[in-house]
Amino acid sequence: MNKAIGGAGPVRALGAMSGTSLDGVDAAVVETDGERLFGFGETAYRAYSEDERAVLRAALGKWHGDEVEAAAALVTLAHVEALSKFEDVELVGFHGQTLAHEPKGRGTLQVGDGAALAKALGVPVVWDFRSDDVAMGGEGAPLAPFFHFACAKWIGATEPVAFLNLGGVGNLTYVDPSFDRPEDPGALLAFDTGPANAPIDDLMQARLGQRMDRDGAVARAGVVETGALELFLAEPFFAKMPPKSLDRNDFAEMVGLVRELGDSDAVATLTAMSAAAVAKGMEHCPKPPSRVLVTGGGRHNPVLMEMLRVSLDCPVAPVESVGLDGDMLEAQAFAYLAVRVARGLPTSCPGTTGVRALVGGGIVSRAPVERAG
Ligand SMILES: Nc1ncnc2c1ncn2[C@@H]1O[C@H](COP(=O)(O)OP(=O)(O)OP(=O)(O)O)[C@@H](O)[C@H]1O
Ligand SMILES: CC(=O)N[C@H]1[C@@H]2OC[C@@H](O2)[C@@H](O)[C@@H]1O[C@H](C)C(=O)O
Repeated sequence: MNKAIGGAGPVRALGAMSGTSLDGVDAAVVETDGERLFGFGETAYRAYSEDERAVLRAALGKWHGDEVEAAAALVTLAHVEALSKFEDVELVGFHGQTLAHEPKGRGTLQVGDGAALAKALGVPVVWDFRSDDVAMGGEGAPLAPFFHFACAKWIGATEPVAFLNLGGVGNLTYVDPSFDRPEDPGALLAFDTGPANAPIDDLMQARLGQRMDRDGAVARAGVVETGALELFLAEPFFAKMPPKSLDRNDFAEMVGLVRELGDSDAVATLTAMSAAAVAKGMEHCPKPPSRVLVTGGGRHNPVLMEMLRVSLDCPVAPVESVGLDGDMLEAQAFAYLAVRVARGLPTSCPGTTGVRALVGGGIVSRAPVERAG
């Protein structure tokens, strides 16, 4: 029997994430039995070219049609390229690229063909992690929280700790490590906080032709427009109790709030909005965590990090402060979740996605067996 799928003990799982920032594919190896972490392995990054990013952008918000097909084919191919260099992999967790996310409407769509990937790599692939959760009434996101729970145990946390991912969208996981299992009621509270880097990236691209506000240089030169910030915080999303999740472009219209501002004031204000959204979200935590550990690309933005430190009443540090890799945490999460799916363990619960019951979502595609002769 395939050890990763049927057996016990740790396996070498490879996870891959293509996030809402549309920057590229992150890939990382995790050794895990689906409960405990035993170690972290090699990592890789395969960037999307400008042309590829344009194909993905054209498909955002769409559910079917030529643009979606083109994006799906590109995502599958990019993952074959990114993952085929890894050796001795027993199982792959393939998130794919989210194109549309409407959990209380049409569902959630992550493109990329896991069956084709399994065939190309010769390794079983777990994919389509979010659909079952949505079908069971959940938000389908965030899914990293079960992995964050394992990370809290790995770093030896004894007090509640929060993981904050600042990707295109932000998401927060409050972990109480005194519980034994992530699905224990009270062990986890998780939700999307609001937009994080996506509006900053979009404005930088539209106005200055740059991919991002590297190192917060543009925001640092600007002044925050508090009126726009207040209008932003009046959005009903922030008062809504968790569970809650977002699509990448759900807050696209907020760029309108800064339309009249000069470039640096606009970027400073969008950066302040991302930080303020996190501060609002923290109000949902049962108590202030002992620290907030920041992962995702936003932790490289010192202006955003400074704004968080000012607005949160607990220490804020990148996950590197506890020996984790903030550029790879999501890829590692899907390696970990793949092993959970393969072993029949849940990947979401009422505290993380609001799903009615425990769900271990995902499709397992096995690699076809080569027959001699
Ligand atoms: N040096 C930097 N300075 C400022 N911002 C940065 C820096 N490095 C990365 N970023 C920001 O982080 C983003 C990438 O973050 P990340 O890779 O975590 O996103 P993602 O995984 O695609 O998104 P999500 O978690 O929403 O799926 C970039 O698009 C940029 O906005
Ligand atoms: C629908 C979807 O792809 N959501 C992503 C996105 O990116 C960040 C945030 O929004 C989070 O909810 C989720 O990704 C992470 C990996 C998660 O599921 O935990």
